[in-house]
Amino acid sequence: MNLDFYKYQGTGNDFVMIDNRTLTFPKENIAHIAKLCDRNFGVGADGVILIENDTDFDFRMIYFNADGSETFCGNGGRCAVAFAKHLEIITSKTSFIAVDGPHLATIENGIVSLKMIDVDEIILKENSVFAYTGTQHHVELVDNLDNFPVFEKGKEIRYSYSAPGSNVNFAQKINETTFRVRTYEKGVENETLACGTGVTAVAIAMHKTGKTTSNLISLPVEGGDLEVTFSEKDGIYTNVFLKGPATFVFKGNLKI
Ligand SMILES: N[C@@H](CCC[C@H](N)C(=O)O)C(=O)O
Repeated sequence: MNLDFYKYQGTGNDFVMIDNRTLTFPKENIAHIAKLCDRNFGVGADGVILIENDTDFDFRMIYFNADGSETFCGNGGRCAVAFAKHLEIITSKTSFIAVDGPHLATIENGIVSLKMIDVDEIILKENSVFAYTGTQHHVELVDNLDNFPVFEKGKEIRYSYSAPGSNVNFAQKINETTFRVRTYEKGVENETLACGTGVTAVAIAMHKTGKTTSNLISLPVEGGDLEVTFSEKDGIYTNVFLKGPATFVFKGNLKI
């Protein structure tokens, strides 16, 4: 089949976006997903996002990692909002559904603010924190992020969790409200330039462990700047918002 696709990126986390409101994309065939994401033989991306119709929400977002595994993606969610606006499904506000549940979002001048799920699954470990922010995240503070072996250590930790494993975020405290983050993503099996659910996990982990008392955290990542805000009561994090740019890169057509 001939496939029309769009490429979007959110702070360097990049995605092939497909308007699948006609349900013609063969999503059960993960070879197509892997090929689209292949940076040598395909379009090249960290994941594939399908936009489909839904009876109760503006649209349904379906996210596949580059290896074809399905989960939620925060930066992907922000790009899905920008793409839905381009498709004229929404204007500046939306309520959409994804694999982890419903999401609200707004878009203004290319900046998307996305409401994440409430976060109540937070496990404090000796030198790390695990948090579920729509997908699995391990968070660890390090001193020198520039020279940290993110790929090697990330891969080791990713497989130390039972299936489906965990994404692994290494964070460095810059000041009371700013934490720099580098992430190894499962499903991509590499370091990516940004991870939205990952920086959300970092912000919450830093607050939970007393590394900050702020509920507005700036999170510089390799591909740009993200921001996370939240409310906290009795250890449960609500009104969690992930904010940052979501940008169209190019569109194309290819035979799959
Ligand atoms: N980059 C994403 C997370 C994508 C999913 C992740 N690789 C997983 O398998 O959990 C984000 O922006 O949240």
